[in-house]
Amino acid sequence: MKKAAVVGGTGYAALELIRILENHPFLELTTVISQSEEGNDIAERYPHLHTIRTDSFKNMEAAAACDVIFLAAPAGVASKLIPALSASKSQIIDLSGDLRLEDSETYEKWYGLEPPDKAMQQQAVYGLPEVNRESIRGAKLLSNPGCFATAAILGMYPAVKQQLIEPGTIMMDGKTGVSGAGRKMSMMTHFSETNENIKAYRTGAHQHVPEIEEHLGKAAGIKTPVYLQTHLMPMTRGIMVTSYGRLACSATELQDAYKTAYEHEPFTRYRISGPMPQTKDVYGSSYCDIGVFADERSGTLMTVAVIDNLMKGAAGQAVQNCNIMNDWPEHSGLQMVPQYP
Ligand SMILES: NC(=O)C1=CN([C@@H]2O[C@H](COP(=O)(O)OP(=O)(O)OC[C@H]3O[C@@H](n4cnc5c(N)ncnc54)[C@H](OP(=O)(O)O)[C@@H]3O)[C@@H](O)[C@H]2O)C=CC1
Ligand SMILES: CC(=O)N[C@@H](CCC(=O)OP(=O)(O)O)C(=O)O
Repeated sequence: MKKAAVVGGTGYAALELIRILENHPFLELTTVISQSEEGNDIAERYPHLHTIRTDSFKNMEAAAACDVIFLAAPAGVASKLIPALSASKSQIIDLSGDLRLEDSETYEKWYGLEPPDKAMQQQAVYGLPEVNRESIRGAKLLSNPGCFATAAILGMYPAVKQQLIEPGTIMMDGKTGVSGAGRKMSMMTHFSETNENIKAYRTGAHQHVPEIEEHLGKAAGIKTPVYLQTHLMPMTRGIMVTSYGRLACSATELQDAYKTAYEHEPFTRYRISGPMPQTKDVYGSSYCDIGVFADERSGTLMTVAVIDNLMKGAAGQAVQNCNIMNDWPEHSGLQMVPQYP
């Protein structure tokens, strides 16, 4: 067994990591780190972990003794923790947006934060297995993708890679549950603001746009601008990204592209018939379900991609990446069936 630490222990992504790692065959979660709850009992703070965790929250120094460190801290905080850990032999998996983008200026513009050290940014391997599995193997510092970015990229990747849509015609409509905003209180997410309400937010300014453009652009081999509008939905978990583009092929060619890309993927499931995916199809699991529709009448490609933001969008994908980094079966610890209804 390798020893694992989770940093940002009181947050939602960390709690999801704890849930997964309790059943991981090759990783033992020895250390849960919290700056706000250091020394306090984990189960007292989170009674759903009663009898499951009998230890207390630790401080950052305890992380260095672990083989794998999952950073589930906010952007701007996570990358500042890495230099002190770099001397250890630990593998580091960062769930924040700090190391996802190749270019510092782009990070500064979209995240509104001071960019992390350039060398660190270049050392980090972006971890979206369906797109760059080979470069994840053996990575020491891994940057976990954004939740909207995961659904957005996976939904359009086969079509973009095979150049089956006209460049520059992609529009995306993203919807998320409130747990995407984390556990902290905010005016945006409190009950009476979200219940029985849908709101569009961060118009023209969502931080996942450059991440989506970077990876779809690499797949296409040309600059691939996208428009993404995100919406907050009155639900706890789940992301749906509906993407549209102008079709440049037949429906059959399109279906073949999705089959080629995903038929052997352990967590990405595609459909070319039947009902479009819904967020409940993946709730509590690490699947990404994608529905593909080619409307030859209007020349439109439409895909619907759904994930659980805390699983394939965060903790599940982080563990999938960790499994690849360590050459373990990719589904280790992640074989939960989606919870339905
Ligand atoms: N929620 C989601 O769906 C997704 C989240 N992510 C990313 O994962 C990371 C964790 O997200 P999530 O768990 O949702 O966020 P939360 O706000 O729920 O938790 C973040 C935790 O980070 C710790 N922390 C450390 N330093 C600070 C600081 N200076 N200010 C505030 N908190 C701090 C806190 O834990 P403590 O006090 O215990 O140390 C806090 O609980 C973020 O980078 C987020 O962007 C990525 C994809 C999806
Ligand atoms: C509802 C809500 O606010 N969701 C977040 C989800 C993004 C996320 O968690 O990813 P990062 O790691 O890039 O922050 C958002 O739209 O920014």
